[in-house]
Amino acid sequence: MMNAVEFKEVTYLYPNGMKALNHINLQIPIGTKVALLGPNGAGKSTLLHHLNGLKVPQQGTVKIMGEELTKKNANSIRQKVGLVFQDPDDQVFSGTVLEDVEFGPRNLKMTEEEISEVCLAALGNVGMLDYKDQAPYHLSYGQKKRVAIAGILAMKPDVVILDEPMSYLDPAGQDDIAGLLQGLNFLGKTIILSTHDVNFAASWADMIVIIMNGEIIATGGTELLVDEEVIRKAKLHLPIVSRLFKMLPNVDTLPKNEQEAFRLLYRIIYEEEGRFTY
Ligand SMILES: Nc1ncnc2c1ncn2[C@@H]1O[C@H](COP(=O)(O)OP(=O)(O)OP(=O)(O)O)[C@@H](O)[C@H]1O
Repeated sequence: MMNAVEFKEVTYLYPNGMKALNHINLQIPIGTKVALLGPNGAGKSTLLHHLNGLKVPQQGTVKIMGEELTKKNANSIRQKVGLVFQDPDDQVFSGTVLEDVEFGPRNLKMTEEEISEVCLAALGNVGMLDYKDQAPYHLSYGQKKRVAIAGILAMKPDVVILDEPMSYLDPAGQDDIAGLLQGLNFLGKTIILSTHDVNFAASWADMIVIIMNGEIIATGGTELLVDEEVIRKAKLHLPIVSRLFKMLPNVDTLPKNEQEAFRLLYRIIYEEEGRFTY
């Protein structure tokens, strides 16, 4: 099957000499759900920005849906790959929510009828239709994030990139976005996101990519997240289920009562982490 994304020996230096990406090689088959994990400053955003032409490689090559990304075709690549920024204030700026979502489709020269159809559908998908005539300025951060996602969906991209999509969303909002991402993937879209949440990554992703100091230190299935050596190196937590799994043999008897079991399991986890328990 064709790859949605191919990085070959991609290196990127910021003007101050910071090597944010160092010989990155990566292949992502079409339709894959990818979670990119790594500590602050690892190079996640820099890598994601190479996927839609916001940055073009200084060394090495990036191919999107088989087409090599260059300065010249960055605009046309952007139609195939939608990037939802980490901070919606960098993305949401029009007078009304609907106008904001219409911005991309209008640039793509869709007909008015098509613009209206895709934008209303996209706002419906993210649960923001009721806000379509409001000023984005007055929305909460989580609501702006949904509008930013709608703006990308309205362009009907093949690949959807999200830089920490769950940050600033309440738990229900996170579940909504997780459901939305599942639905998009069901429609055949490739989804690549960065996250610090190993539990979400373990439950959602087909492919895990771990990056540190601008280098990919591991790629594979979710089984990577139970590899304690990799997890420690990348300064991540083990997913809660694998922690419990490792501890269960040491528990003599599990309480029958759910509330007691809950307290016991959390106490075990917190004690192991040396955290305060009560
Ligand atoms: N505009 C810039 N100029 C110079 N250095 C930069 C710039 N943007 C990022 N960097 C540096 O490049 C490295 C990678 O940054 P990047 O934002 O890609 O990391 P990240 O993994 O997304 O981090 P986080 O989890 O904190 O969002 C960091 O060391 C960062 O300080």
